[in-house]
Amino acid sequence: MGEISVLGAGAFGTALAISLAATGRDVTLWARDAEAAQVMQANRENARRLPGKAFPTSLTATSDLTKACEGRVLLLAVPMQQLAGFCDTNKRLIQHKTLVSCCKGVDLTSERGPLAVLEDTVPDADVAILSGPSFAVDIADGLPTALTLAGRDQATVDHLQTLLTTANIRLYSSLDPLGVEFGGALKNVIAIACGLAIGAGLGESARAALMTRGFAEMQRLALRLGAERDTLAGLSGFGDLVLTCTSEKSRNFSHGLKLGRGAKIDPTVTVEGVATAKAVAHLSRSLEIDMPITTTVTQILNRDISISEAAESLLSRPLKRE
Ligand SMILES: NC(=O)c1ccc[n+]([C@@H]2O[C@H](COP(=O)([O-])OP(=O)(O)OC[C@H]3O[C@@H](n4cnc5c(N)ncnc54)[C@H](O)[C@@H]3O)[C@@H](O)[C@H]2O)c1
Ligand SMILES: O=P(O)(O)OC[C@H](O)CO
Repeated sequence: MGEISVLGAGAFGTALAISLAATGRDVTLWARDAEAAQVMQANRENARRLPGKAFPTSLTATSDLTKACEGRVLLLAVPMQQLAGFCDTNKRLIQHKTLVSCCKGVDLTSERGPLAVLEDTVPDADVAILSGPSFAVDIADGLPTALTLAGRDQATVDHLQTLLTTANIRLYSSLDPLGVEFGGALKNVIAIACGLAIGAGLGESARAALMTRGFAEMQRLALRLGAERDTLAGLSGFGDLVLTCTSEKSRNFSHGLKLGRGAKIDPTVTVEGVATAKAVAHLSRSLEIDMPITTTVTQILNRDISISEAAESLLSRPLKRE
């Protein structure tokens, strides 16, 4: 087994493993389902999550978590709401390792981001976060992007920045993991709002207004929690907001779009913004931070109000300075 393992063989974990292994590094991709791992290893693709994207020769798929955790650097690519449970259950195997969260969301139970979840559940690990504009399918196709690698410790961040850079992923480093994780989490909620607006026929101008005012509320919360303003304006905040709010490749945007059109929702698709909207709406209430778009998205998701009622309520708020 090589130095790098990716735990979680969904779309993103698989795409990262492909990009990393394409550089010639030995990379292990762990899937919890033994049969799925065997089929992936034999067929050299993840037909369920990333069909047609061939595995480089140095990529090994396995369901043996003990073996996968022999690597020193473990990238965690499970859905956000599974992260705490996964780390807690497998603490013995992942402690003392370098853990890099690839999740974008806020944990419903603790109302905290992935880095804090890792620090709480595996206090003996070195932790970092990878986030920014990146559709799994683009990464697996070798298309270029730039992401942010953030941690608290300069040496860890420097090491990971070099180790995880690939031919198509340019990594920028940051010592503001809180800003990075909250940018990545909050943009998903705004993407649902944009999908709702486009799906309900409210138009492109409404989307631009939601993105801009959404960005304002992302900043309000993140800065209050201690993030730096520049981080929110960077790849993991503004950069990912733009990508996610403007592409039907985004599951968050598409979720809103479907709801806006009254179309059927596939409950098996990972849509991080749904749980994150709930967690953030609650968090913003307790911190008394004004987040009208996030609150409205939660009300629509809970079916408390319709999209037209939501638009009316957002438009009729007291007038204020930008
Ligand atoms: N797909 C993307 O383009 C993309 C890009 C950047 C970041 N992300 C982030 O990566 C994270 C994962 O997303 P994804 O797209 O890979 O989702 P996905 O739905 O494609 O895959 C999730 C994977 O996690 C596995 N899983 C679920 N619960 C688990 C558990 N308890 N233990 C072990 N494995 C478990 C599932 O079997 C599945 O293989 C999310 O937080 C997402 O926001 C995704
Ligand atoms: O498909 P989404 O909406 O989870 O978005 C994927 C990535 O976060 C985009 O950077």
